[in-house]
Amino acid sequence: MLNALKTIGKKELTQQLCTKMSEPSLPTSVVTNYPRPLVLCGPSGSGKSTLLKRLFGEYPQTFGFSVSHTTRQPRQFEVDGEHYHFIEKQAMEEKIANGEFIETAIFCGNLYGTSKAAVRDVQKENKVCVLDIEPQGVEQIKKTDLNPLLVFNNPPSIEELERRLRKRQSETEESLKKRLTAAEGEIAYGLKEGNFQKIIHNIDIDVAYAEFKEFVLNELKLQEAAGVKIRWE
Ligand SMILES: Nc1ncnc2c1ncn2[C@@H]1O[C@H](COP(=O)(O)OP(=O)(O)OP(=O)(O)O)[C@@H](O)[C@H]1O
Repeated sequence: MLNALKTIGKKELTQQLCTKMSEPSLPTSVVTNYPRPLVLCGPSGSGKSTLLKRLFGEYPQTFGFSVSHTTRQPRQFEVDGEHYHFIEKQAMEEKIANGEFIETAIFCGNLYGTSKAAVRDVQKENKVCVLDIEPQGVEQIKKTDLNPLLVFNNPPSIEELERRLRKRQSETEESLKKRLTAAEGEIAYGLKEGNFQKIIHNIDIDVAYAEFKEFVLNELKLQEAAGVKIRWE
C-alpha cells in the first residue's frame, strides 16, 4: 500500500476498528521559490516516523504534512481541508486521470490520495512538506515539478525490522509478513545508486537522527542562500 495510505490506514484502523549522491544538491531548475518537499522512504519498521517525530519536535514550524483527499464520508468534527479534503468518487477519479495525484490507494472501499496541490499548499506557508512515501510514490513524484529532496531510511537487516515491528505490537502475523516481504524490494530500490540523494543507515537512532537532521538542515540552508524563504519559527 502506498505510504500516505499506510499512515491513513493506521489512522483508520484505530478509528474505525475496520480493522548516492550524498553531496548537498541545489535544484537543477528552480521551478518555485518555495521550500523543496522532503521525501522519506524506507520499509515499514525502519524508523521513519521516529525520525520525523524528532524533527517536527525540534522544528515545530518548519515542516508540515499535506492534507490527503478521500472519498469516504467525513466523521463528526472532521473539517474539510483540515483533516482531509473530502471529495466525491467521480471527481477524485477525474483528478487522478488528470495526473493531479502523487499517490493513491484504496482502503476499506474508499479512495485516498496525496495531491500535488496539497503539497503546494504546505510550500506556500514556507514550510517543508514532508512525504513518507513508498517507491511507487517516489517514482511518481520524480515525474512532477515538485523537485523533492529524496532520503532513504535503511534498516540494518530484515531480522532487525522484524524485531522492531514485533516490539511495536502494531501488526498481525499476516500484516507483519506482508511488510517484511515488501521490505526486501524496498531496500533494493533504496540502495540502488541514483534513486536517492541521501541514505540513512538507521542502526542507532541517535546517530541516524543526527545524520538525517544534518542533511536536511544543510539542504535548507542551501535553499535559503538561493533565495527561498524557510519558516524557522
Ligand atoms: N534505530 C532504531 N533502533 C531501534 N528501534 C528503533 C529504531 N528506530 C525506530 N525504532 C523502533 O522501531 C519501531 C518502528 O519504528 P517506526 O514506527 O518509526 O517505523 P516506520 O518506518 O515509521 O514504520 P511504518 O512505515 O510501519 O510506519 C518503533 O517501535 C520505534 O520505536
